[in-house]
Amino acid sequence: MRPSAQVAVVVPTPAHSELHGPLTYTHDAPLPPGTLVRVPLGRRTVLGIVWDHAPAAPGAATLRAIDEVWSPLPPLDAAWRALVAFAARYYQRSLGEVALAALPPALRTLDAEALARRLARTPSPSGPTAHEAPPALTADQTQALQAIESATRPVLLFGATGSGKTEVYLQAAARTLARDPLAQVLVLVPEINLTPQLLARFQARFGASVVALHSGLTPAQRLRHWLAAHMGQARIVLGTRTAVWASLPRLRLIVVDEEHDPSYKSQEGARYSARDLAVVRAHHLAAAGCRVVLGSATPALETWHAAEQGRYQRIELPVRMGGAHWPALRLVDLRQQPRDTLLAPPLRAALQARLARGEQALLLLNRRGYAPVIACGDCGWKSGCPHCSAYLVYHKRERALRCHHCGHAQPVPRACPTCGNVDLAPLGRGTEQLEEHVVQALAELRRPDGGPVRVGRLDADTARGVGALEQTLAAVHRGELDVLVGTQMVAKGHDFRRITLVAAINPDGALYASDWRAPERLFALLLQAAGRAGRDAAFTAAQGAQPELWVQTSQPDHPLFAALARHDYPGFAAQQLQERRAAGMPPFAHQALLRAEARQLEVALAWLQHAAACADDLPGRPQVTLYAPVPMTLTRVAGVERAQLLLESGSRAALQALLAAWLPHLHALRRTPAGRGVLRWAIDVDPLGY
Ligand SMILES: Nc1ncnc2c1ncn2[C@@H]1O[C@H](COP(=O)(O)OP(=O)(O)OP(=O)(O)O)[C@@H](O)[C@H]1O
Ligand SMILES: [Zn+2]
Repeated sequence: MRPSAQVAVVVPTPAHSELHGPLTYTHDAPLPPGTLVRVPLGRRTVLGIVWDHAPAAPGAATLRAIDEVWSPLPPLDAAWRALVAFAARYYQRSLGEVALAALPPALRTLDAEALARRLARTPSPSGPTAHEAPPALTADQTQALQAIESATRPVLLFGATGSGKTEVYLQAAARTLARDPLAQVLVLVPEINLTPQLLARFQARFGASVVALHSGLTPAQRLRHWLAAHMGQARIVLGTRTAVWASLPRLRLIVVDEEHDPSYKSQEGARYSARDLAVVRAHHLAAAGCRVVLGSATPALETWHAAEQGRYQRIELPVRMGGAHWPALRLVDLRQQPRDTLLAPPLRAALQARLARGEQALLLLNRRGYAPVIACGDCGWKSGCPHCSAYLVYHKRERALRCHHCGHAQPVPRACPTCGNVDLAPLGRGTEQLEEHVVQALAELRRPDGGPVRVGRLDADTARGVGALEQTLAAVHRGELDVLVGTQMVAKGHDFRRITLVAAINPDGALYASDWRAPERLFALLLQAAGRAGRDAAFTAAQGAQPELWVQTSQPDHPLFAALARHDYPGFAAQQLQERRAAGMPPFAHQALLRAEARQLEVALAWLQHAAACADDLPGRPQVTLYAPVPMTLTRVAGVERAQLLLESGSRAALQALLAAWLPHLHALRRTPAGRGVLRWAIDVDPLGY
């Protein structure tokens, strides 16, 4: 028999198989770590990655041989493997799950021949084919750029909305590429579809050396772009959360734009934070001179705190481009208005005045649909979802009730299902209703050219059709819409030029929410929304208009609004951090959740109780607080009951030690009678909401 080498291979292991490390296979020669291979696993053949160390194998006779080696493809490098290994460890998942999920799905379906064909088709390495000349930077921007170039720590670029952060990213990228003919840059953004402008700006500046990586691509496009990055042909990768996993053998700069955005945190699988992994990735590459820039006008409090402590270096861009004014805050006290007011008279008047002058307005209401629930006035029946502990939302145009959690849809009943009353009434307001109301309220109004006011809506419902989102955004840019109504989608990163009024119709829900991050989120949302107003200083000045942010609220005395009026993020952050410190909340404590799902709530809760008991003697336990298991706020989704247990510690190391030691116990517990009926469980490290 031919002498053969033993090779450690990471294969896609299901989340709970307990197979944590690589498996051992044989091959006629050792293979470099990072090589992609196809190997037998059970009765299937799967894609695997050769890993660093050969594990001690049992009798070699039982080992199976590698089927196929993808030798034309360069191995995934040590830095990529280090990132994957870190994430698996930190987020308490198996290496195989994280590693294989980090590759483009289409790769898994290829064989060596198909791969060779693809590689033959990829173009040769391209330099940045520069087109658009960059503008001269302002003094602040120049300083920011220099600070990034000489940074030895992660940089927080704290810049007001419209202060020219993107231009700093562009020029930092240009310098990085110019310095090293092979260097690569990774730019992460929360949602690419919402900000097509950003991709366009990078493409205008860097041409074909830019590729996008996000879930909106077809599997084939995604594979092509991934290969371009891996082969070094793509010099700039612009992508969403998942792009943090891109293989970039010569990565020298990472930019995380709008770093506070919750969409950087994955809510499934490894539940990783792409923002945090970007920092880790740059840290691993520090010796090669890789830098990381986190940019925001409203940084996450974790990030702000890190900058206060000096772990991150803070750079400021305090003024808006072209001397644009910060919008003035106008509060409407909803307690002085009739119930269910959509547009209070002063807001309506301000809106009309602006539209009559040819300006644009943005109306924010963070709830899609016509009304969040319909109800019977006689017996009190409400449109509950049959599968979830949530209400069915009334969608008027579709004449349907829809659950926004499980997707259940049904026609609107003609009469109350319990008492037969035919007068069912919508309760509360959604964007569809706001749009209808605004159209009616402005029906008589004329724009300067004599035409009627045009109202558009942007939310997950109107964005569903192919290209619908882009069309609506383009219509606002071209001035073909005067009022844009929508959910938080309207507040993100758009560089609208003629908007001078932004209004939050009723953001109070966030202030009553049980989530202690709610004030942080609301402040960010309102400040970002306000940032869409008055971006074109010349236009605003010519109009003689001061941009305005209107907020209708029942709590006008909330300190959040005082800080907002001063456009004072640092003041707001200081106040929030003081509260968090007093309460021992993140970032002054570290958290993890253990979640369990079952058909019966008691089963999930009891399992969590058992889980807590088996953590008793584990390392780190004395420094970690385990709270009592509780139902999740939204307890039932799609017929499944969900519960969770919160772990908290002042020491990240203690929490990590406990979680790592706990994991095997949890796997074992699943197989005991206590685990019967548990459908799923998962650990969420650094959870964002619960
Ligand atoms: N140095 C410069 N000279 C001229 N124009 C500039 C310069 N820097 C930026 N701009 C322009 O100013 C506007 C705002 O800049 P940019 O989009 O970079 O800001 P931002 O801070 O990224 O905004 P936001 O956070 O709101 O997305 C853009 O239209 C941009 O083209
Ligand atoms: Zn439902």
